[in-house]
Amino acid sequence: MLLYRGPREHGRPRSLANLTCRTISQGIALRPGSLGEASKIYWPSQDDLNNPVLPSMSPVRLPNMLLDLFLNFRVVILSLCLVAWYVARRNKRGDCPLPPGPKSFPIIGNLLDMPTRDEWVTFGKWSKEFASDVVHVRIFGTHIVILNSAKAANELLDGRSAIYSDRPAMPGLTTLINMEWNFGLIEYGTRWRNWRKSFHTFFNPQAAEKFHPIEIEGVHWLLRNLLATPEDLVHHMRHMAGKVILAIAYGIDVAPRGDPNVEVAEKAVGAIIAGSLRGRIFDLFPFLVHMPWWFPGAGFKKEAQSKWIPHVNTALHAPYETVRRQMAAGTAKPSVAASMISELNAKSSEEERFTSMAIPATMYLGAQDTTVSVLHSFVLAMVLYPEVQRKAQAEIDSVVGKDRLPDFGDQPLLPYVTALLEEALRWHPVVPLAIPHRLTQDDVYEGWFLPAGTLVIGNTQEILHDEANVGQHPERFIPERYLPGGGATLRTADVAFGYGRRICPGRFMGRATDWIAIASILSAFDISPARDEHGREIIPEEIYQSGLAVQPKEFPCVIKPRSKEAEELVLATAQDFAESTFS
Ligand code: HEM
Repeated sequence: MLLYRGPREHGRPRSLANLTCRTISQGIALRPGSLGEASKIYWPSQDDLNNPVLPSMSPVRLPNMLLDLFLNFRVVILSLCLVAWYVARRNKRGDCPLPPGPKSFPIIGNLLDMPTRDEWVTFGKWSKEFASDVVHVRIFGTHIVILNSAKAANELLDGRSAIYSDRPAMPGLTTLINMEWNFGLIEYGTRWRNWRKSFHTFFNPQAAEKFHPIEIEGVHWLLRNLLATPEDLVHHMRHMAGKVILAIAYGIDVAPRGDPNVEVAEKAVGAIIAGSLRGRIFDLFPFLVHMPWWFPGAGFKKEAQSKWIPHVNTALHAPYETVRRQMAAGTAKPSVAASMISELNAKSSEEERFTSMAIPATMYLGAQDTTVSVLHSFVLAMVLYPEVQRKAQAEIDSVVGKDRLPDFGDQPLLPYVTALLEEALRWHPVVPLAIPHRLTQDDVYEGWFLPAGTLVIGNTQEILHDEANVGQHPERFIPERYLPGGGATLRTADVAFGYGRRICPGRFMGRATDWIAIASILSAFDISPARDEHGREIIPEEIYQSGLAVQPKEFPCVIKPRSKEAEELVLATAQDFAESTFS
């Protein structure tokens, strides 16, 4: 507390705040220059105190008296507020305990219990062990609640989304890797609302239909590449996803191999993965962000500065600047970036300019890994479940025939193929443990207390592998579960794309691209297990690795055209779409 060191009024020192406010409230004007320069203490002279400038019976007297009263009683008022807050919180909480979970240690909480991989499996086990669909852990004072049932996720993340839509601060990603422009990570507030609205204008179900020609062109490009070098499956899928989203976001045509724009995106995704995995320590100990890189634990800062931030910055700026240059030269193709830039004018605010840069960048980093993850799981399922492949091909042959490739308009007539996509999204969900939502107010669920600030995570894998939701044998790839009477009561789309107000806004586009790719690949190619040197089939294991989205570990397989006609159909696609754009 700062003390008044001037003349003692009534023989006792006063706190500075008290004195200053009281002086003003009594109508005393302090003279300029009466500040104690060195100590920055307001230091009124005796003259100031003796010569009030305002008359003491001025019209401001009543409010001043109230202010005076307030200041004199502020300790009491503060205490009352604290009591009121405690009572309100107590009322909300009642006698509700925190949800069950493993026993925690002082300070570190459950740090040592946390699994280092496949967290969703451990969380699912805890749910059974504690006989509760919501499980609680605490790490260094941060409460984390995992929702292991569709009911809990639906009731809290969807039903009470007004208070369950914030994101935790992720300094490892946002500050260190410089990802504050990614609206998937930012806090729930005005900026998020504006960005989400902006995103929605391009990606709502109707608007997203405009992208189908670009998606079909990308998929046909994938088919031609699979014909040429099927062993590069993963590379081709990644390149296809990059090609589609770069065309949509920036109107950029990518080169078949080694395109610099795709490389920029790949490196930025690498940076995000590094930030979310290796940067976790900064989420646990945010103070490390402010420590020098040589401080124990802060070493990643140096790498982030020299390696990751440049990639992320290039991904944000380079394609955007390309579009601006093309617009100035009149050569820009229609794209999300071009459309947003054309709406800017001399009066546009900094925020509006930043938005036009952030939205396309967010979409092209959000789309790539997710689209590929689904396709990669689909190929793995086709190797492991040949009878599913045959059934889907029979459906395509009967509806589409053999003299053309499927397009998105065929979807209503191909329910088995659509069910197959649903199953690919379910079997190994792209994001098995949803991105954490942050609770902004105390809440109670089924008698469990959830304090404000809790990180709430939907265990998507557990929910999509619960027999009550998806029918028997959830570990098997059975598209029939999504056909009428097939046993699934929960639609994949309700869970696999996340929850509530934060649900994936790119889901219509992502789903369409994956559907077109699955139907087209099945129409033109057979996928089968590779064989070893003795001619025996190599049956791949279902091993997944973490990234932004989980991916199957690469496995060998054979992808070859179903017939000579199929091969010719694929080759002929090169002429179909010389210029695919949307407007
Ligand atoms: C099959 C493909 C996809 C899957 C499975 C998927 C899944 C998800 C999931 C699980 C979330 C987290 C939702 C939550 O917090 O509850 C999410 C968020 C997001 N996704 Fe996707 N996604 C896919 C494709 C896409 C595409 C193509 C784009 C862009 C065009 C995209 C852009 C985003 C964005 C911007 C967010 C953050 C939303 C926010 O925080 O408000 N996603 N996605």
